[in-house]
Amino acid sequence: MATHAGELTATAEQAAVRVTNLHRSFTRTGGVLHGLDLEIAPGEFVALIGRSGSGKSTLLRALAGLDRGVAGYGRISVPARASMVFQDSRLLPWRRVLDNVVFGLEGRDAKDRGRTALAEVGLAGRERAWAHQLSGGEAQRAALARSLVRDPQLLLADEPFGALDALTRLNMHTLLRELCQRHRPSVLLVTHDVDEAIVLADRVIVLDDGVISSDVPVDLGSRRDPADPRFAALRRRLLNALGVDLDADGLVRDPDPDDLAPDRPDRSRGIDRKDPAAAAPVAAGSAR
Ligand SMILES: Nc1ncnc2c1ncn2[C@@H]1O[C@H](COP(=O)(O)OP(=O)(O)OP(=O)(O)O)[C@@H](O)[C@H]1O
Repeated sequence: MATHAGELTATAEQAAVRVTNLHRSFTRTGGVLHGLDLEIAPGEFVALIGRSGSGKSTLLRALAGLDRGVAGYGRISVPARASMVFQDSRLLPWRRVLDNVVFGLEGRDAKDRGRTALAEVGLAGRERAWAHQLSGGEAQRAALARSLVRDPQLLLADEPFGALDALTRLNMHTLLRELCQRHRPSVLLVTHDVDEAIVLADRVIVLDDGVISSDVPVDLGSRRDPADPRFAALRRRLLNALGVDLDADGLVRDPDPDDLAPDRPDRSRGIDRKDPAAAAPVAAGSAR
């Protein structure tokens, strides 16, 4: 197990990820993470939701070791091989797709491994395309290939599908599910989309006020159908945990004007307010 600088000592025998009493603050007056505890088992897929500004990206960056210089303390243990995927692909546009995927990778077989990873994400034949020639969905596939080729024990994903259209997003759910079934990394996925969290994850955690306020297992088997009443019940429970008020039909109630007063936080900010019933059924991989 690798540890982030000066922070940790413990090895995680059962947990792939172990976070204990994590504090992070960008200002002297207020913190973002206030003693957060979290464990993720090997091969477990955890989705992280929370209102905008609650600290989801701050937590992911801390796990990735990308927050050097940010004030705070706590203990973090993560596997040695961890990869991160962002909302934008972060491909180098002046490099070819394959060169992006294997960038920084050592070994004589690096390009072969890169080609295999590209085939896995459905981009066989696009190896020599320039990165800037890819569509948004293709670029995210290439970003996934760039992570996979490093055989990560932990995949950190910060709204990786947030900029994609609805259909591409559904295709990416299927792809990510298949890749996780095959490679079985532990996953921590940040998303604003509660349905996406339920479709993909073994467990959904809610970040509120700097700590994990809810920790909800997704006990729906391998087929996750948004029209299933159990799916709807879980959606309602998670939206409630986010402070979103639903009416009897499962639609988001108009917020009470008092809740939007300047001195009161809008607790439903950043949440997908779509009609949940409109989402298409998607088989999910939690039977993993
Ligand atoms: N580099 C930074 N400097 C100062 N403040 C920061 C910095 N990064 C984040 N913050 C603040 O920390 C808080 C948490 O930010 P973070 O990006 O982790 O939230 P988030 O839950 O990921 O939000 P969103 O869902 O909108 O992406 C916010 O109030 C944000 O303004």
